[in-house]
Amino acid sequence: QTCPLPAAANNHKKGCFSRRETSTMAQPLKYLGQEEAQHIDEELFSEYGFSVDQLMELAGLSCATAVARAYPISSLVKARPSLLVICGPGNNGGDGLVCARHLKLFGYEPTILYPKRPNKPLFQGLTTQCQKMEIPFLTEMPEATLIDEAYNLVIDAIFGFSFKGAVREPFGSILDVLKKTTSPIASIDIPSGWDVEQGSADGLQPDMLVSLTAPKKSASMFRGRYHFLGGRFVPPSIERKYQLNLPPYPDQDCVLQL
Ligand SMILES: NC(=O)C1=CN([C@@H]2O[C@H](COP(=O)(O)OP(=O)(O)OC[C@H]3O[C@@H](n4cnc5c(N)ncnc54)[C@H](O)[C@@H]3O)[C@@H](O)[C@H]2O)[C@@H](O)CC1
Ligand SMILES: [K+]
Repeated sequence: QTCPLPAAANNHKKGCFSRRETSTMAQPLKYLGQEEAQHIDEELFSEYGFSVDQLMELAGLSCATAVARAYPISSLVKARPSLLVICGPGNNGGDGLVCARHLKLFGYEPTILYPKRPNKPLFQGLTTQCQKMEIPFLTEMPEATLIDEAYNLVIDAIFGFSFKGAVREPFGSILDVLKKTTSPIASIDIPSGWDVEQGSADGLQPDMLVSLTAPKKSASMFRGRYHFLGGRFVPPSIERKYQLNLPPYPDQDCVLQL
């Protein structure tokens, strides 16, 4: 019997394997360094013609989808499906705003804390969209005990792959509070405050991580229950160039549990 797969996929001596099986066996999923993640990002915009808001929408939608998979409304312990979404000053914060909007559409009740808002139309638009979706914005970070009482989950969209150095205020205090909370934390792309490559032994310990495009090196230190891959927008030539070895997403899904 001849193998129906192309020659490149039919290279295992024991027989005929699908692309999925060969790539899983031969080449593990790549964990990106900080510079590599930034190069891919720049290339997607400069050479591939994507716009930031386009990829941010897909990234935020995948985060909301992953949250809904891991924490379905029926599984939440509090009477209301309340979530706290904390957004930082860069594109990771933008992903958080998009994620909050989709979670509201999915039936959750997100509340947003967005203490440092960039003066750019993209972020102003995302903020307006959330306000028009009747998502409340907090003016200050609540105490840890209040967060534990009020919210089923905290979504950490503070810093992504451009984070560097010692944490500056107000985010240092916000992260200190988050370290004291017992509500589970879902981090977008990187657990905030972690070194993108080295992680952080005494940092946040999120219950969930949604790695966008490909996991970053620090994701190998993630010890929570749910690790998802999201951001299903990578063109094949980028995947080949950076040898990402992404596992195939199931069907039409925008997320994949790793
Ligand atoms: N190519 C991709 O994979 C995509 C990435 N996206 C998101 O974009 C993120 C990267 O966004 P950015 O490059 O804007 O960067 P970040 O959102 O990681 O953070 C940059 C911001 O944080 C501040 N900052 C950095 N270090 C700090 C410190 N020590 N203390 C206080 N503030 C600090 C910077 O001044 C800047 O305002 C990714 O992690 C991902 O979430 C998505 O939006 C779209 C697609
Ligand atoms: K984050």
